[in-house]
Amino acid sequence: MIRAQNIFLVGPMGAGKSTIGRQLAEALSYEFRDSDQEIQRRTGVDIPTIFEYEGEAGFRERERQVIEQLIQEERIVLATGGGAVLRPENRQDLAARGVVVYLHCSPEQQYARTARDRNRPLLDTEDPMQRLRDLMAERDPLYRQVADLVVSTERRGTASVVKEIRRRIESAEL
Ligand SMILES: Nc1ncnc2c1ncn2[C@@H]1O[C@H](COP(=O)(O)OP(=O)(O)O)[C@@H](O)[C@H]1O
Ligand SMILES: O=C(O)C1=C[C@@H](OP(=O)(O)O)[C@@H](O)[C@H](O)C1
Ligand SMILES: [Mg+2]
Repeated sequence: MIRAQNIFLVGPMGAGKSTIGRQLAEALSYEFRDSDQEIQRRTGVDIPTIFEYEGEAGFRERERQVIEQLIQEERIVLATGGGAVLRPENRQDLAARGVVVYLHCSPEQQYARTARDRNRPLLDTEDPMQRLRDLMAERDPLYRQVADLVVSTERRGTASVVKEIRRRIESAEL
């Protein structure tokens, strides 16, 4: 029961974690947190700038610190960044402190949702579609390892996803 006091969203870029997280928090009257937003708030710069100056390693360190602090809160919906599960400490903390929901969709769907957006430095490459496939191959096992629930966001509206998450959390009494 204690674990259900927090809901943590994991999954790849463009799965809808930030969008659905906000709506789910609103529906449950929980606070909404987004690790990327928190990193931007603390540093005063955007994610591409952090990657530019500190590299991915520097970003992962900041992400770890933010997640370590945010998981201490209660009654929050937290949208993590797509690579948060790479760190074993993050996986451990997320699993211990809340219900983890893996928002899943195909690389094609991810691409359709992120192609116009310049805010994801890992997709700033010659072949972003191949990058999305490679990242999915590497991370899908990690998302599944940490998740209590897997929910598809493929070709469906956010309201329907929010409804499914609520129903499944309530019915499973997680
Ligand atoms: N279920 C959905 N259907 C259509 N568009 C979506 C859906 N979920 C998210 N989006 C759109 O896709 C983009 C990426 O969503 P976002 O919430 O930032 O994903 P994430 O945080 O997982 O990277 C946004 O423009 C958002 O409006
Ligand atoms: O997949 C990743 O490694 C990343 C995903 C992004 O968050 P979203 O998953 O919210 O797009 C953001 O944390 C950063 O650009 C790195
Ligand atoms: Mg996001």
